Amino acid sequence: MADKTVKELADMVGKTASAVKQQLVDAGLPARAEDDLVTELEQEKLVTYLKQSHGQQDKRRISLKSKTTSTARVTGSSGKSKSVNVEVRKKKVFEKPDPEKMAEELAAREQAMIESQERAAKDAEERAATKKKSEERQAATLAAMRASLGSSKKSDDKNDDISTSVVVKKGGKTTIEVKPKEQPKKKVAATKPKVETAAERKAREVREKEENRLREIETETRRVQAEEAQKRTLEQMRKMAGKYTDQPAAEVRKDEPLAEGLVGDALEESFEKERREIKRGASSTGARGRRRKNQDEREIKNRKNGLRSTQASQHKFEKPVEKIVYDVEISEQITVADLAQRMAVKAREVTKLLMKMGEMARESDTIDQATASLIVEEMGHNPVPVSDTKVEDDLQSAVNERSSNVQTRPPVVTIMGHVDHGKTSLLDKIRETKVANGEAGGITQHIGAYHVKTGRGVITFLDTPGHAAFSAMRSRGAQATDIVVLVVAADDGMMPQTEEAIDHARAAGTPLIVAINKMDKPGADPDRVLNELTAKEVVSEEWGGDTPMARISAKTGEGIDELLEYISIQAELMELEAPLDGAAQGVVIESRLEKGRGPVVSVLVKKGTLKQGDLVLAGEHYGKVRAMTDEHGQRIQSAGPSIPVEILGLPETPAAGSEFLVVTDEKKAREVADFRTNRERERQLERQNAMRLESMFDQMEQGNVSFLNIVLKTDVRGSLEALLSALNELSTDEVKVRVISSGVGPISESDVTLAESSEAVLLGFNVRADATARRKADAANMDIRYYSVIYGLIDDVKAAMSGMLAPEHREKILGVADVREVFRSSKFGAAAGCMVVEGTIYRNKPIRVLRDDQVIFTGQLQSLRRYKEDVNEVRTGMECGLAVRGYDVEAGDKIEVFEIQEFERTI
Ligand SMILES: Nc1nc2c(ncn2[C@@H]2O[C@H](COP(=O)(O)OP(=O)(O)OP(=O)(O)O)[C@@H](O)[C@H]2O)c(=O)[nH]1
Repeated sequence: MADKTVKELADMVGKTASAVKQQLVDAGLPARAEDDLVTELEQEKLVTYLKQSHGQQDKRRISLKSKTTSTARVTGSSGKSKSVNVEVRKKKVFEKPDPEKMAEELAAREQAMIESQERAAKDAEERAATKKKSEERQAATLAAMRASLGSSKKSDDKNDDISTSVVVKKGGKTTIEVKPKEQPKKKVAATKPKVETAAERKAREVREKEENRLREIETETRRVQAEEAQKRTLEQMRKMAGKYTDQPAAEVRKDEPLAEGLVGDALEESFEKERREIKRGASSTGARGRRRKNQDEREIKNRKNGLRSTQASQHKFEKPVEKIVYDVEISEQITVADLAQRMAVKAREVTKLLMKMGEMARESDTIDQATASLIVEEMGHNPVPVSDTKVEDDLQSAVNERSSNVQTRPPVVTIMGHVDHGKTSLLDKIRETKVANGEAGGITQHIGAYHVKTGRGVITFLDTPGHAAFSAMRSRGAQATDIVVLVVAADDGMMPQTEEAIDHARAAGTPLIVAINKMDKPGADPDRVLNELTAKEVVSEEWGGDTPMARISAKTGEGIDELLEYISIQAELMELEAPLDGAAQGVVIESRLEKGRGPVVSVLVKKGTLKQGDLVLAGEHYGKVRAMTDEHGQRIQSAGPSIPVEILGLPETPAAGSEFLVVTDEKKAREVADFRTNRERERQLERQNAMRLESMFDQMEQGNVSFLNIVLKTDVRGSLEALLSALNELSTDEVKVRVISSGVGPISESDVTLAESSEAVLLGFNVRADATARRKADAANMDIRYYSVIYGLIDDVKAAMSGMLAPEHREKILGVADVREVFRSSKFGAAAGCMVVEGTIYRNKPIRVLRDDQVIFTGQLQSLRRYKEDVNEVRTGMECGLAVRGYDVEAGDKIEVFEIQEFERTI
């Protein structure tokens, strides 16, 4: 309904204008002319009046009723279901607004509209005024700034442009080029101080005044903004405080210390903290929740006294609400108690968790790293697995730090190959000495190291034994070595230990050079060797592979230069380097106990320089180097990288293959040595337990296991280990070799005592019993066996084991007779007329009756006759009569005579 003139209204309702004018007056509206406008509101008033005057009383309440009917199926108490009609009635009452009220509302709305229009106009005016003011201020500031820049700039103003346009005429064409203008050169000469004129002073004063005024305006604006922020914050706090207390929040006065301070941030922050505390208290449950509630109440009470209460509460002790997460270090083995302590929990909690995981453990029990890590994670901490060897690692890194002056070092070469393929002879040829001749049984029996100066530089050779028993040592050799030279006899080809050597070299990632030896022999067939090696994926360079192969003869020296050249080239390619200075590190090649000298340890220096007097930690032992000799037995004072030496001074013989390093701190050395000793003891214990268990099970299963107990002493550690592994391999299901005690050095009285008490055989490899031990052994009537060749010892042990084997019982068929006829005899029952078809039938030997080649009876003969005469035996091709005790034979059966023979067994 838009605003309309009286005339328009009259036309609309179909009445005269004067009638409408009258109606307007009647409705209490001002009198109008025909062309006067009647507003919307006035039209509404007029309509209401007309309705009332026509008796149309407004129905102010309208009720709407809706009804829905549906059918539901219900089950009655008798169990029968029936249909029930469900009627849902809804009633809605709509109350029509009172027209007077509406008129009032309309008037109020009109008024509000007028007011808002007025306010908008006023605001626009204010804004315009502010804008004008700020423009004025800006203009003033600009003027002030210009004035401050002074007249000195004026002259330079023209030079501000850094480019100029130049009109250039080229070949009749006119172009415009833009050229950068040259910057005026800076004046170097000092300018004279200028005297200020009265006009200038005045201008400056005006400028300063204007600047001060601007500063004041700015400060005032900031202050107003800060006050507003303060008001907002306080208001927010009041609201929040009211939310958490029943009583209205205390009015925060402006003179309160905190309110007076840095209004914005400090208040916000303290408020935020308070809010957090309250929230936390509300979320806590149980006893802790109650405690927090009391605390919160106290805090709220305090808050009534102003904001200082929050500050006061900051000083009280608060139990940390968040759980502390620990980084728990876990070694390879850890006790439950220790683990619990590291997580600051009771051991009981850990055992409970373990139980849930299906593992029963007491506090003192040890669990492995993986299980412990699971427990730690489960308890919400971070497991940090650490190596048990940390103490060793720390020492190692300390040693590494001291290394310096890195230089090229000689290659360490290991000669490997099958027995008798010529390893020692090759080395011998290279060194031009005769080591092979002096060896017991012609076999290299322990790792030897030789440091050889060749025409192509220094090469260190490790001579490892070829016998299968030494495989453990050989693998060590491969790990300590840079290059492996594989010796293969041209007349023998690939052999088991050749293959094993290839595997070791591969496993250690060591490059391989093949020496095809014995080329001087008439049966030499190098192509066969190449073929066999290719089958093992060792392909010669000449066949397109990457393995250098030299055809040599250790006897004539043919091809040895070529081999050495290959070694040197390979070493160069490998760029072998080691620090020359600093603490020495290396590997124990061999160790033995020597009468008068004590433990003698051969070591190969890998890094640094080993000196006499150094404190050396090797395996589980440490001691000062008392004396040092080279491989020729010459005393030396120091040995650099890749040099093998023998050292004296260690208290015991460390295991071959163990690492050695020079340490400065004796305490640390002892710590590491103790750690290693304990570790070794634990491992031994584990091995023993496993053995005990194993033997127990074996005995339970078979009930007839024999043990061959051995007490073994050797000259060097390498031989001892090799023999131990060889002896272990000899064990069978029936006879087990059990080395009760073993060690390096002569056979002592205690060895004899031990052997006697454990009924063990006493074996010495390259060692003898001392006088007391011999006397004791004689008195006990004990045999001590001495060996210097490994085969001899192993063969003897095998023989002893064979002697312990229970003899084998085998059945031997002595004769077979066919039953041709059966007679009834009053004396024997069924008597059989037979023909002996195989061997001899004996009267007193056990027999079997076979029917259709199946054994149907086993027993004895009751009688054996030939022509009515009792005989003891009947041979092949003869007829006989026999009766089987307790069994009636039939024609067509076979009688088989057998005996059980005993056979000796060997291993
Ligand atoms: N004809 C000939 N005989 C050789 C050659 N090399 C080694 N022999 C002989 O082969 C035999 C074994 O040689 P060794 O050098 O002892 O063999 P090995 O491989 O060191 O043997 P172990 O020490 O037992 O591992 C000796 O009799 C040598 O004289 C060779 O090039 N030509």
